[in-house]
Amino acid sequence: MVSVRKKISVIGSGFTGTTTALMVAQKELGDVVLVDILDMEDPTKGKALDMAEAAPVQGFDAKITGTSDYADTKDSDLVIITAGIARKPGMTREDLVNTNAKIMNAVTKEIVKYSENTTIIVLTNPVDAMTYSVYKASGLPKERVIGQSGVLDTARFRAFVAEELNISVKDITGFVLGGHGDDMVPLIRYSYAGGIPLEKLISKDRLEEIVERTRTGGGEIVNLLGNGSAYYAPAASLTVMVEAILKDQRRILPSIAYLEGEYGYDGIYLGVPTVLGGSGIEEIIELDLTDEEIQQLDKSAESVKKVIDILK
Ligand SMILES: NC(=O)c1ccc[n+]([C@@H]2O[C@H](COP(=O)([O-])OP(=O)(O)OC[C@H]3O[C@@H](n4cnc5c(N)ncnc54)[C@H](O)[C@@H]3O)[C@@H](O)[C@H]2O)c1
Ligand SMILES: O=C(O)C[C@H](O)C(=O)O
Repeated sequence: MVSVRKKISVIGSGFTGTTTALMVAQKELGDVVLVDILDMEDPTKGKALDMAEAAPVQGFDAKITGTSDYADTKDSDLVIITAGIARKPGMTREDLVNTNAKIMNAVTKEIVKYSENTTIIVLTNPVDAMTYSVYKASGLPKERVIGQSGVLDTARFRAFVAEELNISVKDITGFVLGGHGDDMVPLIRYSYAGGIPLEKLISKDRLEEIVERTRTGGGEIVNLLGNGSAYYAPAASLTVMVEAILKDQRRILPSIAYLEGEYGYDGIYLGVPTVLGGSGIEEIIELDLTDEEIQQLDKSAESVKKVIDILK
């Protein structure tokens, strides 16, 4: 019998890859194939088997396999790329560019060899530029190559605001535009607690501090962990994007999208509000921005462009 379940391949069986594999399986979004390099094949098989053995306890039905053979990813509905190196304290995300760009080229060629019409979500850093690399190497349409940063950056902002107000995280909505770097642009004007603008509930100075903590949120975790970067919140962020696409939910979520004129930028990947559904990025939502917000977004886009230029 042919399986009607969705097939999700996760490339890279490190911290973010394995956590994502478990989360998407727990939500029964599809069967999962976890892929890593040959040297990692046995540990990857071991991690997949361990997750499969959690399924009866938690009551989820999803087949999880570990492999180093891309033939096992054949006909994936969706592929998540987490392969590559992560930063350590003292490093920037941009320090990873040369090593990870080579990895993006290699893994993308293998992915599209076996799944020529798939959708790819990229996590590997520096993620705006790595998404651009994957887009160029894959030959897939732009709406099917998407980067993850905004869901995570917004989640951090929402977590900090919820803590500040002592209010449920469920009632906080936020908005982060721009590249996944320290000059990303959290948009206070579009952020609410239970529908009430945050500016009415938190002082300007305190909001500025929360924005700054959001911008450096990745680094805060890197410094605390000492030997790697965040993985629980990144995996949760990927999972919500996977769900929106595979269930054709048409959710408004921030994604790293290829821009052709939107927000005044052309030929770069950048974090913007999007509608995510069955075709991938189904729409890019353009917001009216103030002069100050445009200036901040320009600065962030300029940083992303510099990294993309290294790849060209
Ligand atoms: N965009 C974001 O919001 C975000 C969030 C968290 C992490 N990241 C990035 O994701 C990446 C992975 O982070 P991590 O914590 O999982 O790192 P990790 O070191 O735990 O795992 C990376 C895995 O990739 C594998 N790998 C390396 N080269 C490969 C190849 N050619 N093919 C297949 N697998 C390969 C490694 O063997 C390793 O298992 C890093 O670049 C990190 O900076 C991005
Ligand atoms: O900060 C990092 O290096 C990892 C990731 O981009 C994050 O924001 O947690």
